[in-house]
Amino acid sequence: MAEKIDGRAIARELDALTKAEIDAMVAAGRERPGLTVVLVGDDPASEVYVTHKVRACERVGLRSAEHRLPAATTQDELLALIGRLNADAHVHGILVQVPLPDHIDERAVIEAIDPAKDVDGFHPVNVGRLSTGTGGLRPCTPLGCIKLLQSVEPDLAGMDALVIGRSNIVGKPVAMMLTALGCTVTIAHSKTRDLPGKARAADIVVAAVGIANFVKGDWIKDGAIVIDVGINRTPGENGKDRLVGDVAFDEVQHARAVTPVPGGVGPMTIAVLLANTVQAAKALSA
Ligand SMILES: Nc1nc2c(c(=O)[nH]1)N[C@@H](CN(C=O)c1ccc(C(=O)N[C@@H](CCC(=O)O)C(=O)O)cc1)CN2
Repeated sequence: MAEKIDGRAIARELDALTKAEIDAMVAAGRERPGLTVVLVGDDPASEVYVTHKVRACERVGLRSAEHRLPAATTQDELLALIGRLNADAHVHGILVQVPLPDHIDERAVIEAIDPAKDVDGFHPVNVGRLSTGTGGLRPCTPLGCIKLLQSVEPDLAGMDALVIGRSNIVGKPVAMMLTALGCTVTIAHSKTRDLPGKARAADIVVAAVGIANFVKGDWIKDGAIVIDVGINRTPGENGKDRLVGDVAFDEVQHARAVTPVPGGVGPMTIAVLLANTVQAAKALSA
């Protein structure tokens, strides 16, 4: 049986460290770090994630503020809000939940956020810092994946890693992080030639392709570590949606370790966001 990597437990451990840092900052007379979350529109999943983020702030002692804007919000109105948040010294982290409605240019919005407050790590300045290994804020889901991998194997140097998915928010950054840790990394996607063969050669497989049960059991070599970033909603037996990952979980029990969905990467995304907000607050007040 593969080890089931418990993302909820590892997220709780990170939250405890984050809370201790916040408590120490406040005890030293510093301002309590604050995160502002912006949601545009009424995507049901995004609403749930934003609610979870605000509750998580409360749990660790971060200040939080929410801006829930109607779907008809214009790009100029959103950019004006970001300008105000950038200028507000009491706001240490700014997060704009994606996806945004189609009439808003996501890139323009991300680029408008002060890189020092970009706790999502999506701004090109932070992407550049990640690629050169020179500080900055790291994107939450990719860093969460790395922390889960290191909970199984602290030293990843020399391992062959396959990242399936080439998105700016998961695939590319996780590949850069693995490279920085000494892995030999292949970035693949759903149309990569001989994907099963490439996966079978990998010590680490990170699946972030967004297709339910895409990675099959015979793609995974004995003893590999498998990180499943997929969150796919499929109709369940009781009429309710069921969450399914990108990996056929039951088929990969010959792996050394695998993340479940739910309860794997998802909770780490929020825990890293909280840690990033503390990092941003410290850097802004340094
Ligand atoms: N601005 C951002 N937008 C989005 C991000 C992001 O990192 N920044 N990531 C995703 C959504 N996301 C956070 O925003 C997110 C997704 C999933 C989870 C999570 O805890 N999932 C649970 C299951 C929850 C459920 O029942 O739906 C799990 O996997 O156990 C947290 C955060 C896109 N947008």
